[in-house]
Amino acid sequence: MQKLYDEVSSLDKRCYENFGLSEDILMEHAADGMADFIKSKFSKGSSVLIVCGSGNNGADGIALARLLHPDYNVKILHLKKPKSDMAKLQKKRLDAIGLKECCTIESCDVLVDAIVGTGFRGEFNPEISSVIDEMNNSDAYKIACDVPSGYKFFADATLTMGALKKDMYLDAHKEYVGDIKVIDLGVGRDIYECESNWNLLDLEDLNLPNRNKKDTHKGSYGHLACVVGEKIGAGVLCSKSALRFGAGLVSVVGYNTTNIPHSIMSSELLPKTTSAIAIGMGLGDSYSDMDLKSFLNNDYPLIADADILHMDILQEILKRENVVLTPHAKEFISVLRLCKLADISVDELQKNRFKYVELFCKTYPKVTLLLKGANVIIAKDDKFFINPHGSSKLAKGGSGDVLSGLIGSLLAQRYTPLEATFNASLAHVSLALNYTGSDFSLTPDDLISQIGKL
Ligand SMILES: NC(=O)C1=CN([C@@H]2O[C@H](COP(=O)(O)OP(=O)(O)OC[C@H]3O[C@@H](n4cnc5c(N)ncnc54)[C@H](OP(=O)(O)O)[C@@H]3O)[C@@H](O)[C@H]2O)[C@H](O)CC1
Ligand SMILES: [K+]
Repeated sequence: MQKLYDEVSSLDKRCYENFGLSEDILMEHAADGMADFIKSKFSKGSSVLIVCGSGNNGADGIALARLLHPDYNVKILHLKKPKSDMAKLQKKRLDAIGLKECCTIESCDVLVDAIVGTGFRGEFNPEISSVIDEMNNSDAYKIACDVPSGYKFFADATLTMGALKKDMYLDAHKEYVGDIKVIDLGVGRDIYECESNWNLLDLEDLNLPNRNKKDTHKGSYGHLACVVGEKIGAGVLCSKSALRFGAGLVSVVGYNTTNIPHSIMSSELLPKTTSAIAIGMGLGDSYSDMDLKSFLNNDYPLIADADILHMDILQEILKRENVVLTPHAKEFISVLRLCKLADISVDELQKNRFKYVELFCKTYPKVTLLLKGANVIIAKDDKFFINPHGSSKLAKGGSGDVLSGLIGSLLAQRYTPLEATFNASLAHVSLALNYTGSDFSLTPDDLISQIGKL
């Protein structure tokens, strides 16, 4: 797990005040880290074009040019005249050693975007936009210094300074950042970083269910009741996924329980041994509120997904102690509207995913939320996690039902709602990553069949 930050200037300030490091020292480490990265990937003599802006992001780029020259064939393009004190200082140092400047995007092996970093405001003017378009069209290996400029530069790798910035994990930014690597700034990351409520999940954080105890029986691993409705297929996928992920028993529950696999049980009412409930997937609108209340008249841990996220009964569900909600963007705006927290478009949500998740969690601190997306957000109270390991392979009907089954299974096996949710989410993305077929071909059944290989 790695920490994520809204901004790092306060962390830089700690370096100046607590560790006696100057801005200059930090910047030299930033540039050195980038130089090391390039040296590890490209042999001496490779051509490197560094495009610099006027602030400290540009200054990082200018310092990098000095460190790579003359072993590499370095050229620098100043899009704007150095303006910050550090940019002026770095330019003076570079001028002292003499280096070729160029004024167009020339062909090169490595192209570094040091136009603007965290200081980006507003929009680029057409002139800079067209330079960035040219950079994007280059065949070179593309490196973003700190962050891709204005999230318009398509980087193969983003070398970010000091610590991970939360903004890099906005869904819309996933296309631009490429592989992300943190560069240390003169002190180890553990020392540079301080507390943060936001964390990035690593695949290694996955804590799978285990069967280490010997004297057990099926009841020891819980019983998930999956309430099904009109579209039985969704409930079946959820149930199969839950059974495969370790729940001792899984039942589909409701009026429509014909044609279900032999391994899944069925009943009209909640079984007596139920230890967790999954509800919402394929539910349709065939149940009255009274019917639904009969499934909810208990305090079992519960995962609510899909159709139920549009229903007024959600208000009742949100009062429960152990509940997980797993909306995608469209469902989350419905949740926000039903809760009278916000009436917004999907576009507004996607631009401000972090803000609306925080708003929801502040109002419902007992509820665990998983907001689906290119980068999944998992949150409860004041703890926030991003799972960035998902891929477009998962963009297919039924993937979400498999995820609900994984969460339901862990709830039945008595994981806490937060642990159930982030472990299920990590298992879900791992299933997609482990799939060896073509990206477009992954089906929910493929996901389920691979659970046993985790
Ligand atoms: N711990 C760290 O992360 C460190 C980061 N470092 C680097 O410093 C930058 C941040 O530097 P800063 O000077 O604060 O800001 P930037 O260089 O990112 O941006 C400011 C300059 O960018 C110009 N700008 C802003 N918006 C636009 C725009 N829409 N179009 C064109 N130009 C824009 C702005 O120019 P103005 O003329 O508008 O004033 C500024 O000159 C960080 O990202 C890291 O790379 C340090 O190396 C140390 C530690
Ligand atoms: K940049």
